[in-house]
Amino acid sequence: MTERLQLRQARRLVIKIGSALLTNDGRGLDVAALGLWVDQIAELVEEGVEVVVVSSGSVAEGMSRLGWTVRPEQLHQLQAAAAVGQMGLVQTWEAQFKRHDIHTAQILLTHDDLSDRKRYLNGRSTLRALLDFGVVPIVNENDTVVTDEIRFGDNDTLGALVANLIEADGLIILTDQLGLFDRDPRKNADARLVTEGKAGDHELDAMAGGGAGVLGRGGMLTKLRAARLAARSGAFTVIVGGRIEGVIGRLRQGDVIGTLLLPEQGRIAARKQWLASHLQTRGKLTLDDGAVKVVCLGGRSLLPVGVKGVAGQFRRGEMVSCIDQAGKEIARGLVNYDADEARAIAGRSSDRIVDVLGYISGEEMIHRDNLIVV
Ligand SMILES: Nc1ncnc2c1ncn2[C@@H]1O[C@H](COP(=O)(O)OP(=O)(O)O)[C@@H](O)[C@H]1O
Ligand SMILES: N[C@@H](CCC(=O)OP(=O)(O)O)C(=O)O
Repeated sequence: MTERLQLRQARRLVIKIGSALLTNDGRGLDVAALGLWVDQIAELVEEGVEVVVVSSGSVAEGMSRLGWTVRPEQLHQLQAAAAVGQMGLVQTWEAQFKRHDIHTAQILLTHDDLSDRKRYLNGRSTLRALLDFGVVPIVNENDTVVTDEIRFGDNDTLGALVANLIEADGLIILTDQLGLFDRDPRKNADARLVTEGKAGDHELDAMAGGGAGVLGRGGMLTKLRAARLAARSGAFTVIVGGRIEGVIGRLRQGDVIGTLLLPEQGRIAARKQWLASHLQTRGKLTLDDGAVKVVCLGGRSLLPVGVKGVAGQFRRGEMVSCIDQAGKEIARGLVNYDADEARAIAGRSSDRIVDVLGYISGEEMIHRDNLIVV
């Protein structure tokens, strides 16, 4: 199936691992299983793939540490358990990744953080910097200050928002079922696996059927919603059984396991729409007439040689506005270089970038996939 090639080509992935999978019967962490996923993620990292892990399990680990056998109903008790358990969760991830000499980082986020532009950009810069350093960020919801996730057991949404945040190629949701079935497989022995679908197809919702598990978990519905959110920035989603042996490696090889949910629009079109609606600009590049023409009419990348002026302070990966010499905005895009670097290479041919900066992070000032003509 050619669509599965996307998994082989992905350079940046979010891997979300749910409570149902991470915990031994809903109590404590399944350290052995976690170690096996780490081995597979380490292989990806060694291949140069950037990976962010969204890990649930803090409540279950906290309950185990506090010696609680019954999940409390009081939200503040769940929050307390999450705070205790988060320590164990990150310790376990860290210890497992250490076997591969890979550093991890703890990131606690809320949905509000991701809808506030300033926090969104701060979160994005931090995650990008961590990925640049080869670190694997371990994300969970900040359960001390919000209760959405522990109430609904839904870190799927957080996984999708992180995929949007870092513009991941894909979101892999590891869960306790082999994927999305046409009916809840816990209740229907003859339920059949859906191998592929469109993220925006609402008919799939009927299959997921509300499906919260006994622990009041999000079930498949939140995973479908997450796929829809991830598709906004052009990311595909795979819902797949985390206990399948070598699951991540097999997905990477293009094996048809789990449920692949594809964005409706092509990745680049979706990404451009997402970029257009969600980011504020941090600086301005003034283009010469030739660059204005190729960017506007030719749909080409913006090369440093066509940039006459650089204004503002921005970091690599941030949104800048492209203006013509009369000051009219003609395009916006995610710039490949920090402002000072952009100033140093503006007006120069791309084969001089290494001489000037000592390194190169792209021949383009803005790659055409990251450029929207306004
Ligand atoms: N159509 C379906 N296909 C697969 N699983 C389903 C379906 N409908 C409901 N479910 C339920 O969703 C559960 C997985 O969701 P959840 O318990 O929230 O897992 P996680 O903790 O991994 O997010 C499954 O165990 C299953 O009972
Ligand atoms: N943040 C909490 C709850 C998140 C949660 O359970 O989500 P999910 O993995 O979708 O079942 C935790 O880590 O336990």
